[in-house]
Amino acid sequence: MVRFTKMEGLGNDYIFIDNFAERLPEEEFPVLARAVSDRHFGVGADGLIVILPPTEPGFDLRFRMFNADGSEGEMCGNGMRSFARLAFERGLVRKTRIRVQTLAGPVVPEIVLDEAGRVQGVRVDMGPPRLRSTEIPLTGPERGPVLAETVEAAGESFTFAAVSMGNPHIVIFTDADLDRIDLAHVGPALEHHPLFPQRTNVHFVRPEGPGELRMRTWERGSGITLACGTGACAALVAASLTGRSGRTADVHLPGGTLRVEWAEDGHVYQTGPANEVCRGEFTRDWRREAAARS
Ligand SMILES: N[C@@H](CCC[C@H](N)C(=O)O)C(=O)O
Repeated sequence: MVRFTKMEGLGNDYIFIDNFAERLPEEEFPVLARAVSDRHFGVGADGLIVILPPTEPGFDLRFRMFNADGSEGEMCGNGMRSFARLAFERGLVRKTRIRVQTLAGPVVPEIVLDEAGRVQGVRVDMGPPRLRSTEIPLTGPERGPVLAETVEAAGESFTFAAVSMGNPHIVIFTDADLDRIDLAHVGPALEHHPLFPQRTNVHFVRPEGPGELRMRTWERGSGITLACGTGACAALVAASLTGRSGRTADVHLPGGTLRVEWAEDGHVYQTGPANEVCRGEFTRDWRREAAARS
């Protein structure tokens, strides 16, 4: 039996485990992620996020996230807003600005309170984008920022920009109607293309004015989601570097809108909602079932 809280940010939903209380062995997280994320046999979510004590000095908490297929992501922008809200409201931290240890480096969410002290949203300092091709990573020699490279997948040719927010993203700009893109077909072909040795998140982005971007996402390890926070940051950086946007934009995703700013300090900041959906106990015998399958 594992106690959990389900949270969502712009419809990007995750099962959260407070591992200060649950004390699960960390090697079990991938199996648990697959079990709880299943939308028919589990709770149903885009993945699992675990709140842990830090292993390095200078941090308040540690963040680990797993996609629905059990693979680990270095960071999750929507999940980080929910992480901060949950940690604050459960008293795991007593301050509104939290320094979080992630596989993508330090990330600093700040809870925005209204005059009555209620949580209004969360603003996250995501750190600087990484643009060197081998940092994304892309296969092949280092070739600096990749802003318009072409890849063949699913019988089509796509021109993309590549940005890492600690996790890999490709951004494909288009003027087409985003609803007409067959994401379920082209998404997995791009995610698993040999050009991306650690796979990639895939975003189709339509600029709709200097401060407006619209996007749809295929997430590495989770498929089509209603929003991707790190992806929205990558989209703004790619749009700004290619003259399609200024350094601030409202990014419209199927699950809602995220405010993204690439500030003068070189860091990307995203501001948006985070909400609790439900709490419960996961009672399936997921360990035995996983052992029986292997
Ligand atoms: N939904 C996320 C990103 C989650 C991780 C991603 N699928 C990966 O494997 O890199 C977000 O809001 O950033």
